[in-house]
Amino acid sequence: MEVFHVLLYVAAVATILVLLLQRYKRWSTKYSRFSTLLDSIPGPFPLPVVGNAIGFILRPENQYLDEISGIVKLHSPIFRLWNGPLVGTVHLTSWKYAEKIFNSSTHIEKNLFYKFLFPWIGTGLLTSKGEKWHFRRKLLTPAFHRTVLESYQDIVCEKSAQLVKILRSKIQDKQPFNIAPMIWQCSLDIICETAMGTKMNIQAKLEEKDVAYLAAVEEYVVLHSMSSSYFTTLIVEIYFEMCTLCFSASEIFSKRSVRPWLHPEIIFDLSPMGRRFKQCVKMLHNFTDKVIQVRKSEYFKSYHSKINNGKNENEKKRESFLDLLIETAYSEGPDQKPILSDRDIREEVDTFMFEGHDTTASAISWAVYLLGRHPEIQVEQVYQEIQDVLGNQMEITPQKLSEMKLLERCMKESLRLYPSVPFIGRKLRQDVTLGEYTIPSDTEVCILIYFLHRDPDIFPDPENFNPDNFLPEVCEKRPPYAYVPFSAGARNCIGQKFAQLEEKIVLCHIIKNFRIEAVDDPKDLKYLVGLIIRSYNGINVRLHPR
Ligand code: HEM
Repeated sequence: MEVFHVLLYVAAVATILVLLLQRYKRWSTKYSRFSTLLDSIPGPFPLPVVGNAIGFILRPENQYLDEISGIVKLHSPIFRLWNGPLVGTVHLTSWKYAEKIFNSSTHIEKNLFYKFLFPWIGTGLLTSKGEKWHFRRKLLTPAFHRTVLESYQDIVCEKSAQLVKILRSKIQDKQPFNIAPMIWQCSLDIICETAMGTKMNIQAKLEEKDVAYLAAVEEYVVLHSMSSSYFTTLIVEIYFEMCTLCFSASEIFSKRSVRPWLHPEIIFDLSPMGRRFKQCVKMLHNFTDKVIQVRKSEYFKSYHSKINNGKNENEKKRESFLDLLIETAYSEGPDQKPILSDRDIREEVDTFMFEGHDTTASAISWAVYLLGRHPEIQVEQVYQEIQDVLGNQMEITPQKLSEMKLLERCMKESLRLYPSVPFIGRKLRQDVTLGEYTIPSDTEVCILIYFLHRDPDIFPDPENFNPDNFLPEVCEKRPPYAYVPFSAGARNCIGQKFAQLEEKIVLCHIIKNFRIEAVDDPKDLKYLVGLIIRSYNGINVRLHPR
């Protein structure tokens, strides 16, 4: 009997070994093809173990862009980097190559690096793939319909006016100051009130601490039977946590991306960076859960009153994005299994909170910087255009916004020079031929939008801020994928129209009220590039009231 057990044990171990060996052989054959093809693409020489990550690891974060620029100068329009021994990434800086990826319905899966965001935004629209992504994209597209966006316009105007008020209080001593945090707060207020239907009034809370605001919080608290101290603390905490988290998420994303040993979840989770990330994510999820519960109970109340009284007593003029999600979830009735679970809703709310405020705030702050460096355009032309359209009033309508053509060209040109999302990634699901190279399936591809927008064949004098690059007759002659700040193809930005509306209204408020002078010379700027591109120095301006 004992001999039988020993034989059984030996047979089991031998089977496992054979299976592992076969698997290894298959893997090694596949890997050997993968690495041979990748190594045929130009790129810097990789070191053992760390590959090309070493150039980034040895630099501070505010020099990552310099490191990439150096490689781009040598190897553009296509180059290969090894991030550790196994992760090969191919980088594209030409629209001709990017076009093949954007045009494809196969290569729409995001690459390895987006997985780092899973603990926070789960597999929401930005990070999901396959059926789930298709279903969500179809579901969420109506939430960005023109009429929905127009209904958000009042909120954006209100928050922009609040920003102007805060900026006025900053200019008493005529000293330059960093305007970026104020723009970020404004943008966060806007996304909270539009996407979540939740008034955060972060700008007011942090800057004014005014009585009206506290009264509004009280009202909200009574209305939703929340504990007052809970809600007040929450607002202050959430702002700092949101900013720290969005900032750290971007920072952690770039730091983790270039440190191959932090890629495995198990190691990252044990690292101090991973532990901090987890803490912030927990905090954010608590907040989002709470808001969802409040909006859900309002939805049920209004649903039942509609059934009982034949009309909706709580009918509101405006619906938030979150309301639309909840409505969709319970479209079969509140007693049926929801189409979207609370977790599904939360991952979308988290996705839109992040994508919807960080990106737009970055776009607005770079536009402020560039206009502040170009008084000849800002003062003589853009301001004049705003005056011509608005006169002495601040009443903004979609028609009036559409008349501000030069402001729109300046916004586009700013996004050309500083695309909020400087790099995007895809995982190839099939081999792709780009020029003379075959890029094997499973390669992580990065499209470097920042460099694609600086192609001198497309934009002569690419570093120069020139809004005429977006005159209709110039745009007509340009290849379609040569300018892609909102990405392109199936996975383009769903919030593009929202972002443009917000950016135009906020800029219009700032320019109408102040002449902007940006104090930092472009050659002194340092950049933080991760999920978003930011100025490491801040956006330092002097504002002169009009
Ligand atoms: C100037 C502002 C913005 C810029 C430059 C921008 C840019 C982009 C880019 C480049 C992508 C593709 C990302 C990738 O493939 O990794 C993207 C996707 C996305 N953006 Fe934006 N975005 C902006 C504003 C917004 C806003 C305001 C929202 C929401 C309210 C939003 C929501 C999203 C979502 C959900 C996706 C994923 C779409 C999908 O994969 O189907 N974005 N954005």
